Amino acid sequence: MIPKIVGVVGAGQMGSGIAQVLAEAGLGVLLYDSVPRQVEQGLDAIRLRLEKRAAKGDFPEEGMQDAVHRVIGVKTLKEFHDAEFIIEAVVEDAAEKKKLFAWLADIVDASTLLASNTSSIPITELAAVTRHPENVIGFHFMNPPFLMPGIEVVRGLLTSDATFAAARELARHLGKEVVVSKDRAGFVVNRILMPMINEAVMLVGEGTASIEDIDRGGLACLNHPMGPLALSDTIGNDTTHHILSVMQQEHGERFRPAPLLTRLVEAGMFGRKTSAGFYEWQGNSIQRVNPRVLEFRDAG
Ligand SMILES: NC(=O)c1ccc[n+]([C@@H]2O[C@H](COP(=O)([O-])OP(=O)(O)OC[C@H]3O[C@@H](n4cnc5c(N)ncnc54)[C@H](O)[C@@H]3O)[C@@H](O)[C@H]2O)c1
Repeated sequence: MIPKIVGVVGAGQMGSGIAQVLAEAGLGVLLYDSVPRQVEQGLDAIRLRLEKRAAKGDFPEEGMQDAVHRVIGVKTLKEFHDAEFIIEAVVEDAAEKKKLFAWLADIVDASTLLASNTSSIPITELAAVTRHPENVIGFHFMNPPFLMPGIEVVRGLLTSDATFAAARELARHLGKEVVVSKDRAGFVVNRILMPMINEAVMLVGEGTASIEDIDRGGLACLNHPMGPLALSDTIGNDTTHHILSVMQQEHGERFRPAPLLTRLVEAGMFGRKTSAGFYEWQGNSIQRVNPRVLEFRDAG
């Protein structure tokens, strides 16, 4: 059964995008973030994107305001008690996510399904802190959720058939193509993607090519819509680093984050969301290569 009300925890780039996808599909959404300003910004971003989509004819004008109003910002997680399905999209940190799931497990009733948008953390590990691990599932949207057609659905070791079927049904209701993965760190998509990004960062560090040429290689030679360094800036270099570290723990040294990526994260250069990463950004637009990165070149 499709849930009527879905709770989304975390109103960053993924949480606000996920809330939009759910609202576009006619579902009621409760949006929470531990930083209230993030909820306000998330709601504003949803309204702006939906207005743009309606203006371009990609979403029916008459349904646009209703979709905007279907997303309600809430101030406490207690307001999630009526949600039948909850999707967490907080920072990619196992300790943070486990704290949240343990807390949610105390609020929601026994039938509520808990989904994680984690990019890499095993679902079984997150489910272990809840009262009903059979109700926990990986529901990994791609970035941005309202444009990307695919979603990974990940079964933890204890996920029930009913939870898996419900998540799959919801994904299809949202118009997503489902990729099913077993519960190994990084699942399918990031096992493929992250080594490429990490290797691109190594190329920068070694000085093999310029940042622009490395990204041109992705664009013009591999026909990707975005170069790997611009992509890491878009994902968030902090998130890229978290994902690689989780995969390194489970799969070994081949996923060790490039030292330059570590330096960028230490310097707070997370990419688009902090306006500086491999590039300097203004909103969604690249302005130029970040000159500070070139100073780190020998960091490999
Ligand atoms: N960025 C991507 O391309 C991408 C793609 C797919 C999945 N993901 C996954 O989605 C999740 C979120 O990533 P993002 O890019 O949106 O990050 P983000 O940094 O844009 O947003 C994270 C949000 O979570 C909030 N938050 C942190 N701890 C919280 C808590 N305990 N309770 C409530 N809110 C909390 C922060 O205030 C922030 O607003 C991560 O698990 C990430 O791996 C990211």
